[in-house]
Amino acid sequence: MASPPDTSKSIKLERYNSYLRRIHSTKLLNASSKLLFRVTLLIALVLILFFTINYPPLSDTPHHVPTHYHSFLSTNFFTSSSAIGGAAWEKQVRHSATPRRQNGMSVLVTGAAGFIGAHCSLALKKRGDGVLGLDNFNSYYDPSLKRSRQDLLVKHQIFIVEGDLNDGPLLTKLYDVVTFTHILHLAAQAGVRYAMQNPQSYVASNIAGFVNLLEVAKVANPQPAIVWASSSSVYGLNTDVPFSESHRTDHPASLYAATKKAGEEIAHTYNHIYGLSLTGLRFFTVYGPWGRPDMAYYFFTKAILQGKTIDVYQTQDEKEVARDFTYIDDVVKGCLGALDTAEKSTGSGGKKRGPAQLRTYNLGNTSPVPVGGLVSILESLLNIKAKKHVIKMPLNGDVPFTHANVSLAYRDFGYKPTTDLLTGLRKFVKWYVGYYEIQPRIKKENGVNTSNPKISA
Ligand SMILES: O=C(O)[C@H]1O[C@H](OP(=O)(O)OP(=O)(O)OC[C@H]2O[C@@H](n3ccc(=O)[nH]c3=O)[C@H](O)[C@@H]2O)[C@H](O)[C@@H](O)[C@@H]1O
Repeated sequence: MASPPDTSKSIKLERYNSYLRRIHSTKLLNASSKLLFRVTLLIALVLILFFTINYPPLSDTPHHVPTHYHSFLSTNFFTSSSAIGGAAWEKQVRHSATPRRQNGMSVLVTGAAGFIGAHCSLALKKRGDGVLGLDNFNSYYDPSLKRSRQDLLVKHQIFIVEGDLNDGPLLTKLYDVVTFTHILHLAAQAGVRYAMQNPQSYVASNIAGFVNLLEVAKVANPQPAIVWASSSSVYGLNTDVPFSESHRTDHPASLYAATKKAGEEIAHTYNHIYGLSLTGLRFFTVYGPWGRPDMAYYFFTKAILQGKTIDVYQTQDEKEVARDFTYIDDVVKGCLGALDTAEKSTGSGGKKRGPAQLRTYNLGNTSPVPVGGLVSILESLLNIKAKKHVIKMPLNGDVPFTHANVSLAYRDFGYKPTTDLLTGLRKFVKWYVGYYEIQPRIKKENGVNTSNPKISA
């Protein structure tokens, strides 16, 4: 009989093989679960990144503007330090916007760190109205000047929210915190000639930004009354003088003028459909202390002090170019007059409930001065002869002259400009030399001294 096979060896081998299989499968399991874990982690990270970029929380990001607007905004735009939406922020917003007089207004001033915006904010605050500023502090001109204006406003308890008109959620947030009775909308891309260099910035601010503001205002309950900055440039190549509100405004000479004209048409639409009370103010070359460095009176002053040549424009037929230069204090009175006589909007819940006020006014000085005259006044105030380069006006959007008829503004809110160009420029030069700490050869008899002057709003 054959001896039975020795199974003990094969059993051992089988056990060993099964042990190896178990180890192998455990390893496999470990490896695959690690892989699964890593993939899950990666997906989670990608998802977090995606949602952070596309849906940033309002409280953490003060400036979540649609990406297609980013190219129009300044680098400063992203450097605000205060977290928007927090309790401390809301307290500041409320405090700034609360009126201190009976039946006072609560006004949202856009462009509050700008020239006219800063002056109007101070004037409103001084008489007891509540003011909240909004400004994106862009770098169209030296932002440090805007910061200095902001410092001045802060001293008068006016808070400026750093944000852009195109930031819908931010505007909505402001409305959640404050019931504004009025908006004084002065934020804009200004300047006639710059429109040839950066046309998109005009569309972004003056058209898209304005529409965004109106979209938020139309659904507010109650809707605010809105007073906003149009421009004398809408008269374009108009030859009827003085310019009256009933004159043609359909032949603008610059894209800037075209966007302001578009603003007037847009205002008509929101008044017609939603019952928003809207008043457009056509400003005529506003100048004065804390002014805009991109404007001729300002950069002429700088150039004359530095002994640099200035270009003085003439028309193509060698006539003088003239402007109805308007002093800031007069314009501030006009803005406040327009706010005071603005009727309430009639809509609610985004629907019109009755006809609402729609107005347009010239705010000018009514006495045009040739650019040569402006230069002569500056020469005499600075006691320096300007190096003039008289050239034909380039085709850059400029118009040959402006001249306002202001009888409508006088009739409706007593607007009456009282500052002539010499008086206004004297105040400007006094401020300029103080602000930039310049010691020019200024004649004492011109009444200009180098002490640091205060804003005169
Ligand atoms: O009235 C208005 O609506 C407009 O007024 C100004 O525009 P503008 O009148 O052209 O003011 P400046 O740029 O300061 O020019 C004043 C005058 O100086 C002339 N100029 C300008 C620049 C220059 O190098 N040389 C020169 O002679 C211009 O042709 C103009 O007649 C503002 O810049 C606009 O934002 C505003 O909307």
